[in-house]
Amino acid sequence: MTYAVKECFLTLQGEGVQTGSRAVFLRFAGCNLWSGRETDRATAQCRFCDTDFVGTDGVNGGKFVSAEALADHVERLWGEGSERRLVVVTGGEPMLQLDSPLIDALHARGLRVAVESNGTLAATPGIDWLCISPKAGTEVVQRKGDELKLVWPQAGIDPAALEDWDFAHFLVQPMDGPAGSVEAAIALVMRRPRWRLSLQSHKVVGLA
Ligand SMILES: C[S@@+](CC[C@H](N)C(=O)[O-])C[C@H]1O[C@@H](n2cnc3c(N)ncnc32)[C@H](O)[C@@H]1O
Ligand SMILES: Nc1nc2[nH]cc(C(=O)O)c2c(=O)[nH]1
Ligand code: SF4
Ligand SMILES: [Mg+2]
Repeated sequence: MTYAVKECFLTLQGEGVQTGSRAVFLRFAGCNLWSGRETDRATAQCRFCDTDFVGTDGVNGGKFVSAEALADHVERLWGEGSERRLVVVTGGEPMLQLDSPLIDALHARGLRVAVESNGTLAATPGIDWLCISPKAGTEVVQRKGDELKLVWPQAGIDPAALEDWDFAHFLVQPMDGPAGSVEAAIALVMRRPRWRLSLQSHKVVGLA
């Protein structure tokens, strides 16, 4: 399998329960809910994306011809030290490319594998931390994982209907862009205490 990687970099996880953790981000190119072209945004299934995932031209991006080569690349970016090695696999939609050989190759290098997915594709077995972020109007098949991260507000999603999905943590994250998202997210937590606020802390402190 050849992997198309938009970018890969060492930073802190900015979102969710693992916020603040040192992590290599592995951002795959491509998504099944948007082409990534601005001219298509208004007609896409997911219209609020904050990410450029088109092509392989980002920092440490490229085409990787094998799982071993890509896992070596991730390990190099982590650097020295075997403690608490973490890779966050995202995109684009990572489940278009994250397969068992790559998970095995990352595990063989001592990395825990976290994933950020839209949940429309079944997650590959072996992931250590699975974050699913549902998008209105899509069929979420992956209803089990570690954290459910709802970007809010989203017309067409009823948070109450998500609460019986099999997740350990229910997070609401203000949609970056529209005015009033933070207030709307706080109001949701106040109304439904199952949910906790997730802020995109990397944007606050100026990390990638
Ligand atoms: C760029 S997506 C890539 C992973 C996957 N495609 C997904 O949507 O979960 C990474 C995370 O950013 C969230 N996100 C995207 N655009 C956002 C925005 N404008 N405001 C807040 N979170 C956003 C997504 O919901 C997801 O949790
Ligand atoms: N620092 C940082 N944390 C993140 N957590 C999820 C991200 C993503 O784009 O998937 C992200 C990201 O892009 N940067
Ligand atoms: S599903 Fe994820 S990567 Fe795809 S357009 Fe939406 S937020 Fe962006
Ligand atoms: Mg991001």
